Amino acid sequence: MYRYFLIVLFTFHISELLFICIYCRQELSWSSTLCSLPYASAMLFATMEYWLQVYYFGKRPEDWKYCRLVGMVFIVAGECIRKLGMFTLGSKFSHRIRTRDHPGLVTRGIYGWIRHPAYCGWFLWCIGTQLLLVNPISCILFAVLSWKFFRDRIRWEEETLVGFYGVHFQEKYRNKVWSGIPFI
Ligand SMILES: C[S@@+](CC[C@H](N)C(=O)[O-])C[C@H]1O[C@@H](n2cnc3c(N)ncnc32)[C@H](O)[C@@H]1O
Repeated sequence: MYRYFLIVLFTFHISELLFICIYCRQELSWSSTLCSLPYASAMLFATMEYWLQVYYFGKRPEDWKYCRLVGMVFIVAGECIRKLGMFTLGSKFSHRIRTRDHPGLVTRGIYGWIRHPAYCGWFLWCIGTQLLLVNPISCILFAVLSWKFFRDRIRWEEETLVGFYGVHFQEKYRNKVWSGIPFI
């Protein structure tokens, strides 16, 4: 099972890097891999939880078929939603929150349904990886911590968008379109 987790992790990070290389080359940096220290620590914790359960509690991941299946559905759905958002923004996409020279607000395609598809997709993907590993503690921790992370990030990002687009962003977009993450 852990092998599938590694494949999922590798696919996600390589595809993020490739996207930046192709669409936003000027943005390319180490952060394009999305491998920050807190994130790497969370993945290390999840790995430890998985192997501790296998070695010390005799967990057999093959007994948790439905949990793994739901995990895979979350992972695939999350990747599709995130990448659809990224491709819709194209060269306007950035892993950073732009505070000046904003390239223009996009409200078409998936952005007409969800305000933050890239965050929504990543949120689903994070939870999916822990369901795939059948990791109860990490699943709860990932859900709570990533929810808090995206709540703060969305607040900050939308403050900057209000600064750029004012009433147009607030009334014509934010008030009408769902953020993509529950209770935000
Ligand atoms: C990591 S991307 C995330 C985009 C969006 N929050 C999402 O989840 O799909 C962050 C950059 O996208 C920009 N951005 C966010 N929403 C946008 C939109 N509707 N149109 C154009 N740029 C947007 C932000 O200004 C920021 O520089």
